[in-house]
Amino acid sequence: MDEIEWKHKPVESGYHAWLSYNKALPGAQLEQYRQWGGAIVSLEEQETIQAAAAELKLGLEAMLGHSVSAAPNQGQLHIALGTFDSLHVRYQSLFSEKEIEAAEAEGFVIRTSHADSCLAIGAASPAGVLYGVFHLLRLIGTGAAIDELAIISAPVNGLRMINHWDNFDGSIERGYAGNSFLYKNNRFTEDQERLRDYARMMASVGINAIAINNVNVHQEETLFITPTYLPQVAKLADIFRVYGIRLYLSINFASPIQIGGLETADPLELDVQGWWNNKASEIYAAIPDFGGFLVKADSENRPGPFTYGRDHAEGANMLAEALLPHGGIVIWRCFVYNCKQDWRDRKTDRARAAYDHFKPLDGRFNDNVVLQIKNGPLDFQVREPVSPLFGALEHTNQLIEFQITQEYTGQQRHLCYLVPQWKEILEFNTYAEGEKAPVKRVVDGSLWGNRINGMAAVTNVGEDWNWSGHLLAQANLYGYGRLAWNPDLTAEQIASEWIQLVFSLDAAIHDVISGLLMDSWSIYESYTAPLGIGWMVNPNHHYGPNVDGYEYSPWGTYHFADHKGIGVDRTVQTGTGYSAQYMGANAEVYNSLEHCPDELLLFFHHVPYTHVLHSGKTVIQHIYDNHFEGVERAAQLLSAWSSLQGRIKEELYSQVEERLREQARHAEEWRDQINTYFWRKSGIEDKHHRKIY
Ligand SMILES: CO[C@H]1[C@H](O)[C@@H](O)[C@H](O)O[C@@H]1C(=O)O
Repeated sequence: MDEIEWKHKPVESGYHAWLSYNKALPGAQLEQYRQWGGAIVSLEEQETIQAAAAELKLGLEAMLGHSVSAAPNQGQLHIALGTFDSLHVRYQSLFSEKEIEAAEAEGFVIRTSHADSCLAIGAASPAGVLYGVFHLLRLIGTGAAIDELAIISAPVNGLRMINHWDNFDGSIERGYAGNSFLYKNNRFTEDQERLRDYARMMASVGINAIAINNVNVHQEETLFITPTYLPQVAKLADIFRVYGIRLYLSINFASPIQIGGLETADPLELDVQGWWNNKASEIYAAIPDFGGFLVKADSENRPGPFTYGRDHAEGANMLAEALLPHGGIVIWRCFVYNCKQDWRDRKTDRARAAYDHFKPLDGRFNDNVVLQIKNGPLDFQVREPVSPLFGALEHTNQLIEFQITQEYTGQQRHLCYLVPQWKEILEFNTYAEGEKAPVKRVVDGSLWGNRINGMAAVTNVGEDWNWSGHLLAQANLYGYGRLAWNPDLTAEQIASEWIQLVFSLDAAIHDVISGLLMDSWSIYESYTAPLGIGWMVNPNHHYGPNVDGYEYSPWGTYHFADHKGIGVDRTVQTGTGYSAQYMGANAEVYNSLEHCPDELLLFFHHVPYTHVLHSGKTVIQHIYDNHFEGVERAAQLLSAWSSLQGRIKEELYSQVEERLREQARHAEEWRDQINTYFWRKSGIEDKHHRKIY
């Protein structure tokens, strides 16, 4: 079977996303919304506030089906929006000092004041006003009551960032929603409308930073920081700026050689430093609020400071100094490991690499450097432990990196709602400061008071009209933004919002879709690689089963299955010692065969197939059972979805049905390859005598 034969099919039925406003609101609420939403008062000229007012008008008119005026009649209920200072002139006692303080720099207050006949959205900054407007539109779109509102909301994370892995030729590394809408054939796309819609969508979930090019910076993209392309990058930044988003660029560490005519990129060379200083000035002349550089160095064959015998603090700090006078930052990725290892070498453990490289550098990075750490030690597998770097870097700014695009989780052909996974990671206790040090508090900077903090994620969007290829994968994009704003929202809440905004307020429809989303991660996990071992995918494109696909490869991704057992021994006593990178109880639990949680057993231990799990099953029987069940559950996703035929728009129905059908079929392929492989290796029969080939 050709694994990549199932080609991407663009959906061309018009945008369909949470700002499409194309569903009917129920009559009861509609009356209330129409009373408040007949007029908007917005008195500021500032472009973001103007955009916020335009957004409110657009949303209200679309959802309420009436026209909205800019000047309320005497005593008419209306919505007022603006910065606290400007609103204060007209409505003296609307917001208390306490509320204003709680909204912080980027947050907002929404309050209904019957005395003023006004529903007011106030904020300290224009971006805060915009976020407040989007919040009100979300309340209306999800059918909430609005006549007694008193909401204060401020983002928990400082940076709420999107990383594009888009290439200038229009392709997207690990993109599954068609080609890039940023570039085509080494040109910036001209579709301003789409770019603006994208910025609106991102702002509506609180995104405030976007890196526009792949971290693997190729020849042509290296020129983005030169006069050849800077004017066009600046145009994109102009669009983003209106929506409170700062633009970042991935840069090539070898730029001084490749485009600067120097013979070295050694960060300690004065010429190199001078080159970057000038470069930074040039960039800021074109883009005054440029965010900074995102850097993948010494990783998967990218250039970096190691070439010159320098470490990553020296590399990052050199760039940071160039950006400092302009207020820019360096986002330095920790995805650094040996991708040319020998599979015969049992000592080198890729999982150890990020910690081994970066832990010794804690405290050595400049104040405007932030490390970007993948959520796990390997690479966005459906299940892996949390990166032990979280909690280990007490004196360093850090961001967590998630992957919205489903490289290893079904590539948007399979459904996998990732918010539950991200939640689990964010809640994981690092034990860095005793019991109360979950990853989310490391990431939001509150544990150690980091100035730069937050989240980044590799996006899943492309030129598909539904943005994400699989329409239901859009929930991951929406969910990422919402979670970055407030990690305490539940996965269910986020799913509900998205479903209500995109599909319907009908409870029965909602429950079907919510059920699909909430079950999907566990279903995908059950028919793919078992018990935390990961990989078992086809090399390169990473789609579909291939148990030994990475077994003898230089990428350091092994399962070590033989006729007796499977798993990677990462214990301190007999293995690679990786378990000791964790703190407190985590180190003990993972190191212990007895206490290690089932779902990560094979990540930490090599065990016989007859090893009995906490669940009471042997490892081999668990593999068989889970794979048979996984296929049944994947088929149930399809049948549950089928119950919606005729109840939601046909074009939405059919695009999802097509993907769920592919998933159900492909889950069988996974089941059969995995089960057959382990049956042949172990010679142990399935207790229930089901068909194994
Ligand atoms: C951008 O390169 C990606 C690469 O495609 C992906 O397969 C790898 O796992 O991760 C890399 C990274 O995160 O840098």
